[in-house]
Order: sequence, then C-alpha cells, then structure tokens
Amino acid sequence: PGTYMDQHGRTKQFRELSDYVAKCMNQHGICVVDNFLGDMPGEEILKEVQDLQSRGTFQDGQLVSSKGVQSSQNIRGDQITWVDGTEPGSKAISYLVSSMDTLLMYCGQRLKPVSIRGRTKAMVACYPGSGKGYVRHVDNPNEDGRCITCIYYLNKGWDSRETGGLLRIYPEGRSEVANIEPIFDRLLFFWSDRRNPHEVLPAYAIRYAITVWYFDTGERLRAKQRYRLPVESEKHPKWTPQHHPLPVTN
Ligand SMILES: Cn1c(O)c(C(=O)NCC(=O)O)c(=O)c2ccccc21
Ligand SMILES: [Mn+2]
Repeated sequence: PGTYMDQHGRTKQFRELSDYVAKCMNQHGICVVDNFLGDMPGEEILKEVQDLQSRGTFQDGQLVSSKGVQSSQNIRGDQITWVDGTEPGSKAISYLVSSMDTLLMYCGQRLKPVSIRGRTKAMVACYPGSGKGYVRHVDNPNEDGRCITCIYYLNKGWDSRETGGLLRIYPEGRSEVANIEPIFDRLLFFWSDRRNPHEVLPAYAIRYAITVWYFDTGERLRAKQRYRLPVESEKHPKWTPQHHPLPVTN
C-alpha cells in the first residue's frame, strides 16, 4: 500500500512551486510545471476525461470571433465540454482544479499587477487527431477579465515530431517562439492577453487538455459593467487551501 503524502508535505511543495511560478510569470509571461500531480492522479484525470468523451458529452467547439459566432468545423477539429467539478465522475478533475487554485493562491500578490479571486469552469478539450489544430489567436484580446490561462495536458508519450499538436506561442515583441509539447501531467500558465498569441499545430493523435482561465478582479468587474452581467455569476473559489483527501502516492 502506498503512503499518504501528508498535507504538510504538499503545502511545502506548493509554496516552493509558487515561488517559481510567480518569478517565471513576471519574467517570461509563460511558465511550465512538469509532473504537477504525479502519475496516479494524472491517470485518474485522464480516465474521467475519456469517460466524459465516451458518454458523448463533448460538442464541437464554436469559434467565437468578434463578428459573433461562426461555425468553424472545417477550421478546428477540437471538441470541448465544460466541467465545474461537482458533476458525478469529475472528482479527479475537481482535484486538479482545486490544485491549480491552491497553487495560484500561494502566488498571491506576487503575480503583479493582477489580483485573482475568480475563474471560469474547466474546459475539457479533445482534438480527435484528424490533422486539425487551432488557428492562431489571443485568448483575451478585449479585456473580458481573463488574465491567466492555465492548461493541464494529459497525453502520455506524446512526441510532436510524430503526431504534431504542439502549442506554439508567439510572445509579443520577442523574435523567438515557445513550442510547448502537450505532455502528460504538464501544467502551463501564460498571460491570456495580447502578449501571448498562440496556435495549436495540426494534431495526428488524440490530444486532451483541460483549461481554466483566472480572472483579474478589477478587469472582470469592468467587463461586467460593460456587458451588464450579474457580478455574482462567477464561481468564486474560496481561497482557503481546499481540504481534500490526497491521492495515495508510492
Ligand atoms: C479547444 N480550444 C483550445 O485548444 C484553445 C487553446 O488555445 N489551446 C491550447 C492548447 O491546447 O495547447 C483555446 O484557446 C480555445 C478557446 C475556446 C474554445 C476552444 C479552445
Ligand atoms: Mn487559446
């Protein structure tokens, strides 16, 4: 039987990790964390995503462009579904999202100048591997409130030389690009605004990812006033470290 990694051990790990994430975000605006949760929890999350897919909950992603919704099946093969973590069969996804929340909470005020108090639900995405990718875009080009994009990848043994599917980021004002392999148990953060245009290169194998966008409190409030959304419509995670049973770790 495995030993429980004690809550204290994990807290210490997250504190150190948050030092790295805060520094990396302020320096580069892009941050990669490998082996975020470990093999076991990663496998649990992958299983839940595959179950979601087998239950047919994924629908084709719509490309919402500034000209309103246009169906884009021919451009993007991605399929998406939204999970808030309370649905049956989403315990591991919920553990992932609360781990993301906790890590960002430990970053606290160091992620200047944003102050994060809310986020979207988790968007589970699957590229079927038919050679489609995702056109180059900016997640938040018009100050809709989203400040940090957080993506968790689930693809075991992914090798983009074989199966493509690289995330390519073109950091604004820089000559070099960032090529991110969507490998299993990898966590990625980047600023959601125009600093990080990005694209997903055509994928030739099934490619899973789970994305959460974190809101900057001020920007989100202003965006709501512009569109008169009820301010309470956001799911505000409580910022106390979530008490949840830690997975058995060998
Ligand atoms: C399916 N999919 C996406 O894959 C990305 C995206 O940037 N993905 C990056 C990645 O998976 O590495 C998106 O930004 C996105 C935005 C709205 C709807 C669907 C979307
Ligand atoms: Mn994107």
